[in-house]
Amino acid sequence: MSSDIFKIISKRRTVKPANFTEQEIPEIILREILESANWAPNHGRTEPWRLTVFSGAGRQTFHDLIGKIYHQNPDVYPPEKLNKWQANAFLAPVIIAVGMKRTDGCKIPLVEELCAVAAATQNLLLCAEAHGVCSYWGSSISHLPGTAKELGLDGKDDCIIGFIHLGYPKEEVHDGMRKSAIDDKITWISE
Ligand SMILES: Cc1cc2nc3c(=O)[nH]c(=O)nc-3n(C[C@H](O)[C@H](O)[C@H](O)COP(=O)(O)O)c2cc1C
Repeated sequence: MSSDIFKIISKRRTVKPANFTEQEIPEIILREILESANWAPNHGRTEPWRLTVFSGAGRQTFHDLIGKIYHQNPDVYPPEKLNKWQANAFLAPVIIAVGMKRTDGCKIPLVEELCAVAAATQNLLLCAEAHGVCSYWGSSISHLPGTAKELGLDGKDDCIIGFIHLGYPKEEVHDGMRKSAIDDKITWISE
């Protein structure tokens, strides 16, 4: 018998913004999704996740940021990517830029800070799923120079790990697939 949390984990699928309806996400639900990020595990109580939430008319700011960073970094991605990423800004009712803020003088290894932010991101995705809200984790300009700083993350190691697009699906969401079963990725040491 599957637990409720396993059902949510296994049912969550990437749904692209082109497959979102225009339905808004009620604030009470969005607030809970955001709050879920704050309960991620983290080493040394650094709580390194930082979220910038774009919604409504604020999505124009996200659209423009994509354009600005894209043009500051010419020749990295083809123009079709720019068009697609900017279209996504208005196809999703909410976009969350997820960042990592390093605490000054932090002794926690960088990789662990990134792991904590990834855990916070998965919390967002799963909490959204529990409310019937679909998600798309897009990288787009995340790793281009200048993006993190534009979003207020100006420390040496600060970064954006991705943009979470949230929305309600137009159609029933397809089942997921994995290339191999978990048994192929486990080494058991029992004696
Ligand atoms: C760090 C990270 C970055 C991702 N970036 C992209 C992306 O830029 N474009 C994209 O189509 N999917 C992106 N994805 C989503 C994956 O394509 C998706 O999770 C994968 O296909 C598995 O499908 P599922 O999420 O439905 O299980 C990203 C996922 C992660 C974890």
